[in-house]
Amino acid sequence: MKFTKMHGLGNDFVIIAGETRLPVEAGKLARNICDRHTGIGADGLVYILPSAIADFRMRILNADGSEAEQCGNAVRCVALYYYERISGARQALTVETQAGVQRVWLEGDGMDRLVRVDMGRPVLASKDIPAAVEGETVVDRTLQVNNRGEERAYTFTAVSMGNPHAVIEVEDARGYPLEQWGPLVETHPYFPNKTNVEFITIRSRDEMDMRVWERGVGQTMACGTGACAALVASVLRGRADRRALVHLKGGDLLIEWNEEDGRVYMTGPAVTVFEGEWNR
Ligand SMILES: N[C@@H](CCC[C@H](N)C(=O)O)C(=O)O
Repeated sequence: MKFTKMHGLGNDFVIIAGETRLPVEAGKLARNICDRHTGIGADGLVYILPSAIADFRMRILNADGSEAEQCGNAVRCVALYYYERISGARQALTVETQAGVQRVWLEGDGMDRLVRVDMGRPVLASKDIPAAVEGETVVDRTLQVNNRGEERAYTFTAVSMGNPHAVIEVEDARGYPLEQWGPLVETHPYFPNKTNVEFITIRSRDEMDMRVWERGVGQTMACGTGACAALVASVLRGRADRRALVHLKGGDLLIEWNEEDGRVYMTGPAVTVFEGEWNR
């Protein structure tokens, strides 16, 4: 099976194209391929499949084999893959995901190539995120976690970008021990489908630091949907303007929550690393 290794700001994926559907044991394959010691090593396994309603369809499996509805960094990667390999591909593309159809634009070229994605409208209704908390939306709510006897109460805001996110403002996101606390928030009973967790520090109204604990993966170097959720949560909390640079471990994403159409736009890079063949 031929594959291509790609990444968006260090959030890395094995990309498979040419199949018509997900294999039956896609979860097991994802676990094997994503293993960093005995496999190729990646945060996720991504399939480029045919679509009846868009240029192509993307499906993504996390490193633990679970399927995610959406992935911002992977959308940029598959758009670049498609643009570079499919003859006649336009610079404006559409991608079908489990969370709907997304518009993508390839901007600039060579080393300056960036990919802009319409990530859609954020979902704020608690029942649709889903978050099992009382009230219509989930802004500045509290959850309690216990790490081997140490209690912590977090103020969080929940947003879905097709996939669920809990955004937590902390004093120093860059030095935050997210391995200790991320898994407890990810699996908190408030989130029936689990959640991605973003720890953010606001630097100014148009800049923030973010570290992410991803559902089904663990700490990653970047999360596109997470950066979108972080901006949306910060706007809802009155902490940021609608356009901000999000500094992640792997680099920066520019995120804009457009006031006119209510949609979130993400701009960032995508990189092809190598190609190979998986024989197992
Ligand atoms: N890294 C991604 C998100 C991937 C899916 C996530 N782990 C989930 O389970 O929702 C991104 O760039 O958005």
